[in-house]
Amino acid sequence: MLKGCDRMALKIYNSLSREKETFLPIEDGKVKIYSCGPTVYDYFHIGNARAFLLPDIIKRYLEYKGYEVLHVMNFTDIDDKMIIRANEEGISIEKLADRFIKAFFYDIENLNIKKADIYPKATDHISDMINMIKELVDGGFAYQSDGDVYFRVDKFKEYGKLSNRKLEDLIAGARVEVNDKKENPLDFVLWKESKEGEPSWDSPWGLGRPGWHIECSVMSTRYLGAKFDIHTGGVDLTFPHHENEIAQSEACCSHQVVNYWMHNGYINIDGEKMSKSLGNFFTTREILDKYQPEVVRFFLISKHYRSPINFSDKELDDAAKSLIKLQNIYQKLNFLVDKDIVDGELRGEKLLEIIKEKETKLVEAMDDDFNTALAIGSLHELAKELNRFINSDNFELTQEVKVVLEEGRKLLELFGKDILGILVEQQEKDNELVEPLIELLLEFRNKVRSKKEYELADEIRDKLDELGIEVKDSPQGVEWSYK
Ligand SMILES: Nc1ncnc2c1ncn2[C@@H]1O[C@H](COP(=O)(O)OP(=O)(O)OP(=O)(O)O)[C@@H](O)[C@H]1O
Ligand SMILES: [Zn+2]
Repeated sequence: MLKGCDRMALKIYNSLSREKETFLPIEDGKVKIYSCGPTVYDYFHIGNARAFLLPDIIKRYLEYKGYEVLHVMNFTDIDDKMIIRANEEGISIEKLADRFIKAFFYDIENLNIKKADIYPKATDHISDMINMIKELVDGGFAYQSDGDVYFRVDKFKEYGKLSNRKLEDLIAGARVEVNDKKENPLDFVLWKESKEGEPSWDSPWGLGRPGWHIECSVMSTRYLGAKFDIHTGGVDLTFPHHENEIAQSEACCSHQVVNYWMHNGYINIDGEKMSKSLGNFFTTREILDKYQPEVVRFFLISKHYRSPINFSDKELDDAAKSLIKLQNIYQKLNFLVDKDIVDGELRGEKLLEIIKEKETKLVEAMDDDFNTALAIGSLHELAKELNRFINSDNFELTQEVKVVLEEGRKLLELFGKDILGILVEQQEKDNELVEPLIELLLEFRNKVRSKKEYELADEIRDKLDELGIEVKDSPQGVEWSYK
């Protein structure tokens, strides 16, 4: 395997320079990543899932390349959407956040997304935000206006560098807001005076709450330091969220804070961005009710992360069909490498060459700005070659052939299972299936009993008993356990 392969070969498209750059971490062997996380007022949709899957793939690949990764993803648990939803439901904002943070963890686990190392919540960092805003005011980068505080964009000379727009163009394009409180229509809020009945915190500017952008400047630098490697988020966040984050953080630190900005493209429906506000969304959990997690992951990474993806049932069905080909060969190899060998002549050299060639292609694909679409293409080529080999008339499982097949199996496992997370070992799947199947059988047995067919019901119980599953009938119902 190419473990520990050339680290200098990894290229990342940096939204800031609008170029693919060779990835160089700040600290040798370590990578620090910050991702904009969910606003926790609802279940996340499949578009959001794409933004949560991107850092998962990045981390898995960087770890394969031997890096130690520190990943932080925030929870936005205070903003207008949170306030409105909590009021609609008649519950506190904390309760709303708590519910959807739990749902978030449940859904990402089901999608086989590895957890970040730290999940800071905005409301736990209000005093840090107040301190940063104070610094900005002291440095002349921000000003108070009644109970609000605004960032003075004129003062930050590089404003617009991420979204590649000049200040004048941005001003010309901005909607003319009726807000006498601002010096410039592009100035954005750092601290908002709270309205009657809204959650609020005490500050030098009176009772209020932080703006959204300041959250990420504070939480990213708080956990990753004043300079870190990668920042991710959906492309919709480039402007204004990330542009403003750069302005705030760099005004405070006087140097570039983030080295590589990575933005994922949209999941669209009928050519339009899937979004909660448009109501054209499907939650990840409803999609997971219909499709296996591997299929959903496959669908989400079947195109390069910067390209848009259209969402439809057909696309997911196609993903399932394409994935099954990889899953089948992986399964077949798992089976073959466990099988007894026969004596025979050495015939695997050519195949071994092909496997090595595909391995190089897989690494090149992922080194090229995490091109999962290309990597999946190479996995399919590998699957085709392996199938052709196994299905040939003179296939014999000799010791040498087995060694070669094991190499193929390992490569599928490394890229398909460990890095892309789209293949599963059947045994894992079988285990997941056992419990629902037992429940199903017991439901069936209940029906049999209600028809007074006790003999058949007892037979089911005895057979399960033979398989090591104890079934107990009690007045409360049926209970079962492993013996
Ligand atoms: N359709 C989409 N495709 C890809 N990424 C998306 C899409 N919609 C949102 N994201 C990303 O999901 C992440 C979580 O964002 P957040 O929870 O704030 O969602 P949101 O912006 O409220 O969603 P919505 O746009 O549906 O209201 C962000 O990185 C955002 O850029
Ligand atoms: Zn953010």
